[in-house]
Amino acid sequence: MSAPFKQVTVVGLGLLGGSIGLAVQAAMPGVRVVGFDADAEVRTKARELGLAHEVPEVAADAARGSDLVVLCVPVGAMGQAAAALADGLSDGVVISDVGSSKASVARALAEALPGHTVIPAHPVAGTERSGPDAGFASLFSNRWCIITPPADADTAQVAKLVAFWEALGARVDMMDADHHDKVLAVTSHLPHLIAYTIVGTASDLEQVTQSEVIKYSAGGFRDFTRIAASDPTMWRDVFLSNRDAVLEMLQRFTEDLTELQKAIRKGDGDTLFDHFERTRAIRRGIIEMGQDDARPDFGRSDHDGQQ
Ligand SMILES: NC(=O)C1=CN([C@@H]2O[C@H](COP(=O)(O)OP(=O)(O)OC[C@H]3O[C@@H](n4cnc5c(N)ncnc54)[C@H](O)[C@@H]3O)[C@@H](O)[C@H]2O)C=CC1
Ligand SMILES: O=C(O)C(=O)Cc1ccc(O)cc1
Repeated sequence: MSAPFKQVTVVGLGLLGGSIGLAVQAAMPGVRVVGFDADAEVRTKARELGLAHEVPEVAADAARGSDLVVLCVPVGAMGQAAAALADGLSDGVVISDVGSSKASVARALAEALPGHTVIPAHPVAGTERSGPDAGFASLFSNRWCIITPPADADTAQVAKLVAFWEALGARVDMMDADHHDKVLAVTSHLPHLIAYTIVGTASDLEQVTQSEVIKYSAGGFRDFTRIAASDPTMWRDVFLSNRDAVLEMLQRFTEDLTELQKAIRKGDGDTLFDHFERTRAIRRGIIEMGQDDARPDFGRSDHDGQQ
């Protein structure tokens, strides 16, 4: 099958952009990859690492001749990054992105590039690492990519974007942006907020010295520290851009936490047991569906990334 796009521009050459650059080169050898990053040091590193065939110095030059542009910058920078490409964009180019929230990004891209085809997407695949060294070609393999086409999207262009993500190994789902933002608020954004909170709480406790936090972090806390090491700029932008959905889910979470708090206080073991049994079944269901962790060093050996 021929590749859905001939030339792909990737803007933002960190974990996501670098991984797309490597994955396209691995999966679609005839496709040219052009990269750009606002940070000159990242551009230099990206050239050294071969994240793209070419990394021009000017954003608009990176867009010239491409039939797909994928924006891989923090969600708060999407509009600005897109506007910088305007002078170089070809007619008929598809503008997409990988942002972790979708409704506000869709609005920012449509505003920055009026008259262009914008089809937002979110590969639900990543790690706590960031920057050009963090990328690896197998990041999207067997992971979901959620595409959120606007209601009036050209179905042929949407089909090409689906084929693009499938060629990178992803499984594609489609939904509207608001639904995406609600689902991801509970499955991704809230867990990150909880991790950021608990790691901060532990280190703030006077009696828990820094060394005790490190020494006893082999348990569940260690998993939270991995998530809480995620990029501060990226996550600040996610919470600000998906504010309403995150606040709604946070409200529900707080109510459920209060229920468990009450059960502990009252010595209500049945409530605790029933809850934990239900959550264990959820974890087992995830593993049965083959959706356990695809990050490097988590059960995979066919990757070239590092933790
Ligand atoms: N980190 C993760 O696990 C995942 C992240 N995402 C989304 O992917 C996007 C990128 O995240 P990462 O790759 O993790 O971030 P990153 O921090 O590794 O890379 C972002 C890059 O964008 C560049 N950049 C910032 N503003 C720019 C601009 N105006 N023009 C050009 N380049 C600019 C930065 O210099 C940086 O190199 C974010 O929107 C994030 O929400 C989506 C799925 C997973
Ligand atoms: O590293 C992890 O556990 C993640 O959850 C990665 C991740 C971060 C942000 C996304 O939008 C999607 C995936």
